[in-house]
Amino acid sequence: MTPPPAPPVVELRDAGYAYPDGPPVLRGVCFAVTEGRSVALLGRNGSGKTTLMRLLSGGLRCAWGELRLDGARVSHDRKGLTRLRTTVQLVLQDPDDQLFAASVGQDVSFGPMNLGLPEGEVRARVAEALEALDITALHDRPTHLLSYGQRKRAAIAGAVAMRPRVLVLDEPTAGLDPDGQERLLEVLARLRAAGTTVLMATHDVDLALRWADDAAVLAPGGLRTGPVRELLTDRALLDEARLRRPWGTAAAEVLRAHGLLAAGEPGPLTPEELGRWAGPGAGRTAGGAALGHGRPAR
Ligand SMILES: Nc1ncnc2c1ncn2[C@@H]1O[C@H](COP(=O)(O)OP(=O)(O)OP(=O)(O)O)[C@@H](O)[C@H]1O
Repeated sequence: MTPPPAPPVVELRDAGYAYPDGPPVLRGVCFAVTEGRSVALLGRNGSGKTTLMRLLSGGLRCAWGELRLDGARVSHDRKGLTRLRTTVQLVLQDPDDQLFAASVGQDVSFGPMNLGLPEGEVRARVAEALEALDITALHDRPTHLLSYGQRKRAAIAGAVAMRPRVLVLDEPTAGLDPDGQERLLEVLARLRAAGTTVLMATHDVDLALRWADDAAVLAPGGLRTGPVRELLTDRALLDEARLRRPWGTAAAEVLRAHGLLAAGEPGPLTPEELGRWAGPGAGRTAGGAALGHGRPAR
């Protein structure tokens, strides 16, 4: 029997928001973040990803609907917001919007100090967060001397030091070189293995497929949520949300055109899956034809 789905940590119910004097940016959004899942939030520029993440983390207050934390409606008073911020931490897209202390160590200690934690506890959390982000050596470095990638990591470390259950990252890989992106994904994998739930906004459908369990797609018709492989292979949804088709769906078409993949056989969706699909032990002949599984190609 499949276990019942875990209750959401945070949840927007029928939520919406409009900036002052502006039209509604989000309307009727129902979105639940479940413990232990990694979620990619996708949508074209201006679709409302940042707004949604600010609603989830309490930076904005729903104009319609409500935000719930562990099943209870969040009150936007000091107590309610402190509870929310120790559970959900948002890291902004531009690290310069987040870093303001003189050194990395001071910046990362800001959140825990604000919680009124004892000095030893603050120090331990800073050390833990810097280590998680692989930037222990940058503890005393002035923030204005950091590279862009280092500033991104320092900003994430500041959120990690709050030991949130849910880390919300606004385009964390944007502006990083390929190596920087890979290293950041490794950091996120470690945080996830340690039990942190991660929601990441990204424009990169291939990264979403590699990294996420679930996707949330902001399309003109509303927010669609579901398993990442299901949503990001839904051509109608990709077109509606004006998202690029994943690398793997184009690759599968080439494989089918060459008779290497049967019509009904799902193709590999990521380069890693292609390696496994075609590699030794995959049950394929040197010519690539499937042996014993899937329908014969054309
Ligand atoms: N502070 C603000 N005041 C007024 N309008 C805003 C403000 N911030 C965002 N908006 C508007 O709200 C809409 C959604 O913006 P938002 O930043 O949430 O989108 P996004 O999906 O994160 O975009 P991007 O991919 O470009 O980062 C846009 O039309 C934007 O112009």
